[in-house]
Amino acid sequence: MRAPSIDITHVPAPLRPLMLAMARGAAEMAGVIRRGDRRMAAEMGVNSNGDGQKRLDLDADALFRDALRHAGLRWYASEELCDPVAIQDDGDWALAIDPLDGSSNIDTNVSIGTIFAVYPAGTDANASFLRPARELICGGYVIYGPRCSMVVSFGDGTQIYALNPDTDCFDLTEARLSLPDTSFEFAINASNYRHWPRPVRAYIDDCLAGTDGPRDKNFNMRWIGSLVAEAHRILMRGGIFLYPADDRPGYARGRLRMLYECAPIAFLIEQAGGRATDGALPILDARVTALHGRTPLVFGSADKVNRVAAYHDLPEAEVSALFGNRGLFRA
Ligand SMILES: O=P(O)(O)OC[C@H]1O[C@](O)(COP(=O)(O)O)[C@@H](O)[C@@H]1O
Ligand SMILES: [Mg+2]
Ligand SMILES: [Mg+2]
Repeated sequence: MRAPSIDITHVPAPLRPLMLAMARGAAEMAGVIRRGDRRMAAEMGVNSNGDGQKRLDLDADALFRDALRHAGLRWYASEELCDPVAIQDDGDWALAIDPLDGSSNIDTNVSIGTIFAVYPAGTDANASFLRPARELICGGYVIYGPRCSMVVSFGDGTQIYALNPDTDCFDLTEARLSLPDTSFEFAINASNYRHWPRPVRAYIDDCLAGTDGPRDKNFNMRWIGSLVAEAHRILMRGGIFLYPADDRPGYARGRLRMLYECAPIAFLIEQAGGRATDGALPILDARVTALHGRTPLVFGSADKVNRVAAYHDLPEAEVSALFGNRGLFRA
């Protein structure tokens, strides 16, 4: 079999070495996951975010760092590493990566993934990463599901590639994806309901009320626990995802990290015609002041994300009043 590769026809020339290296790493990861060694889910310690690390989190980080050694990277920043790592002194790019997204699903054979964002390298690591998210030039993820796919954008639409098991090449299957707005599915970890801010509770209450409530239609709920899998479902058939801030200790800015989770997903969603906000403001207009900084995340079909923002725009007293007058929000 040939070395793993990707169809580079739609990849901007300066980013081709990087994308070929990402494709090699992703194909190798797909093989590791397919082989399914039970030790993949072994607990290994805690990362700088305080999240538990599984063996596959660490192996994925080492695998991608190695695959990207000669790909023109100046800086490599990973969820699993406290600080960015210098790779090539003359590299042009800074890459932020969540090497393994959905760690809690490793042992359940549910889809997991890799998420990444590329910025032009700045004068140092901070200048490279702590900047407005909209300055990224490439955002993408790999989903290790029943099919292995890579979804990527270079700022001119969202593309999908599928890993061909016969050639080990990521073939282009969709050059310009358009996010449908027909779904009535929402995704949120409802076990945290009592901790959510009022606007989020009001939005979900109205979805749950279905045809008996102000929305006057029934909704369906999905929660996989892998951000890549939720993003992929929403890109394929629409809907909305919410991971809000909540009042649990450590969740004042939600759970998901800006650089290597929220920004690349927001980029892919916007490039497919959807919207991504922190509940109110676009994710891509924000910047974090620390490498592992978090942000609340709401993304999906534009009309649904706009509706969440409308709930956030209301003063607290008016959100409360809505509980008695939901007709205001009838679609
Ligand atoms: O367990 P919770 O609070 O529902 O959080 C689930 C979220 O956490 C994550 O697993 C965080 O990502 P990691 O697995 O990379 O830490 C997301 O994929 C997922 O959306
Ligand atoms: Mg993650
Ligand atoms: Mg991770």
